[in-house]
Amino acid sequence: MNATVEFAKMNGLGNRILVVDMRGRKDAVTPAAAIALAADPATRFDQIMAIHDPKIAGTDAFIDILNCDGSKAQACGNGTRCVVQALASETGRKAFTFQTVAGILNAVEHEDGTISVDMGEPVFEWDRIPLSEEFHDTGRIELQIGPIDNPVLHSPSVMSMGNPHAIFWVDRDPMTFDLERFGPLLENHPIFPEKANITLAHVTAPNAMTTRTWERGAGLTLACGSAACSAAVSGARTGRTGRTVEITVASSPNRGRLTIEWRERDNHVIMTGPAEWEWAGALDPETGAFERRPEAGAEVQ
Ligand SMILES: N[C@@H](CCC[C@H](N)C(=O)O)C(=O)O
Repeated sequence: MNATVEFAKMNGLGNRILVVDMRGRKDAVTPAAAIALAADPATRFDQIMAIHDPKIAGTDAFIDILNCDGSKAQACGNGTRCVVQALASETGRKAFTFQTVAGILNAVEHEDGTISVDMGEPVFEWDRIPLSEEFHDTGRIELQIGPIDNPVLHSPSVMSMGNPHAIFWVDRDPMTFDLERFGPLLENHPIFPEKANITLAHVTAPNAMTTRTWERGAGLTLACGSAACSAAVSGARTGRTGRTVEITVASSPNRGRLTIEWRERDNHVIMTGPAEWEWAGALDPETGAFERRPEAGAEVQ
């Protein structure tokens, strides 16, 4: 391998993330490299968070986000917490400002190791989500799946959290729905010209809900942070919950939790939760060829 870069295999509530250090380089992780890395069981991931040199003053890095099918994503909440943990352990700093294609994100690591990311402002206008036809009220749009007179899922709230989301409100544990079957149909529905992340949300208390997500470009993942933000905002917007919500991510190991606050004073959405480092290595950003670095203290054969 030549021209390799360092990377860390991490996760946010089980959402599989590769944090790739592209600082000091002009190239990017290619879609072909992403697809090759996703195909290998060792490096299988949902999103790559590629850290690049900052493009604008006042930011620490530009973050390029790739899904496991090689497509680009504008936002990744769980991945952003992983980037913060990686950079905090490298630098000893606690607060960071990132640029993404969707805008500027501020993030901070707390004393207890949890990380808060300011995910910015939600977008509700139909043409900015985007949808392919006009809906005056995107808190509830006409869209259903299943028998016409007895749909399994219907009337989602739709919005953008930098990336497009549809939240289907359900009346029981989201794990009891066949999301593997309905997810791809809804992700690729013509109403979503840029596709969409599809989430089932079950409100369990005025300040709590359980979610499960079919991700655009990644399929069923164990957790999705921007979906949790979208579910919390949509819950408050439609009068189902308050503005601060505990999200239990049904599909994540031990049903992990995120706290989401849709802040009244500036309309920003603040996501707080954990990130976990797994192992590190080096990879070729053009081909995806990689080597795992031996763990510190492990015997090198
Ligand atoms: N897992 C992410 C969301 C990833 C992006 C998504 N698949 C898209 O294409 O929009 C998260 O934690 O937010």
